[in-house]
Amino acid sequence: MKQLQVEADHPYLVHIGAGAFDLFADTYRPLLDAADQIVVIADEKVAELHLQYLLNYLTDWDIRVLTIPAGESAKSVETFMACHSFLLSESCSRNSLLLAFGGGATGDVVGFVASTFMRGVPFIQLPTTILAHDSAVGGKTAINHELGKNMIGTFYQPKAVLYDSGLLSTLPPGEVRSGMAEVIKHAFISNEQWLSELLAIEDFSLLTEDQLNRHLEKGIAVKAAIVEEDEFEGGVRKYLNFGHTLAHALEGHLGYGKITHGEAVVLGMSYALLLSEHQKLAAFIQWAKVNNYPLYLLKKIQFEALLPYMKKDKKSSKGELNFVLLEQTGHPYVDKVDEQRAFAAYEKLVSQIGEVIS
Ligand SMILES: O=C(O)C(=O)C[C@@H](O)[C@H](O)[C@H](O)COP(=O)(O)O
Repeated sequence: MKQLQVEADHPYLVHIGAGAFDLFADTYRPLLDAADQIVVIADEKVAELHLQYLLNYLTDWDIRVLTIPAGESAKSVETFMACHSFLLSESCSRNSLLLAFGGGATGDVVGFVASTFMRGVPFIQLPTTILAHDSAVGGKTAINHELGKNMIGTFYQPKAVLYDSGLLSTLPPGEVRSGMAEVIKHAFISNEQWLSELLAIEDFSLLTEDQLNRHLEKGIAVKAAIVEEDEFEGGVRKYLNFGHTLAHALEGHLGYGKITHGEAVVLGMSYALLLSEHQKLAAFIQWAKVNNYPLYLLKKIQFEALLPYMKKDKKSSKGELNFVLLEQTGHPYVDKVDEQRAFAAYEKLVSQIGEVIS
């Protein structure tokens, strides 16, 4: 098993590998013993498949379990309040411990609940998707607002991340596709050679467990280094938002959960690559096509429908459009793009995509 330290608000470890849950009874026993209540909040699909597996590692403690909707629809005020109601009804206190068991959306909403319940209780991230190699690390928590994605949230670091990669084998292809988007994002902002390796993948199902784990470890290392430098996103942390200005607009416009986050990020990265005049754009569109990302959506959605969401992006102020662009692979920067240029680039991308997928 691999482990990586994240030096944020408090230092914590990300443990990656099959058997990560063994650490409950070992390294994390004091944390669990100190809790007056331990509550697992699990995505309902993950609970169906893996809850018993998790509980088998927790037999030394009395565990409460709450299931919440699977996917992006969990990032709502309703689910947030349902979690608080459950914690109150179970007489939880500031000494209680939450375990967030699921993908990125579960980690985001449970993290937000942990940061607000009685003004903050400890929590551990137990990610179950590839996408969550990104979202479970770094302490961004959030729920969505109809006017924008992740608009209500906090920076709140977990006590640990136990990433049992054995659970990834049950992921459906759409979830793998979504997760690999954040992996390739980490490569774009950090490393040309790694990027070329990823761009050569034509079928994610052919990745061995070892290969996948290696990509996840690299992604987590890139993320951890950036978070350590800029936990609260005053500067370099914005680079982790590569592809996200357009992605969040697509998710908001289509309705949360109608497109997976990773699929939206792939479309967003293709747009950012065009704005960057990056030489890998054509190769990236081809990669997205063979790996079945929904490029066709850009042909169906007008720029004007996305514009209001992009203007509200968290990197922007005064309604300006801000994007993470690449001078070259591994050299991101944030830049303001005027509306005319943004529109022209969108039209150009749609036409370029049209030629590839027609
Ligand atoms: O950790 C970060 O910082 C990121 O931007 C990582 C993103 O991949 C992730 O989707 C994040 O939740 C987006 O945050 P937001 O602040 O743009 O809503």
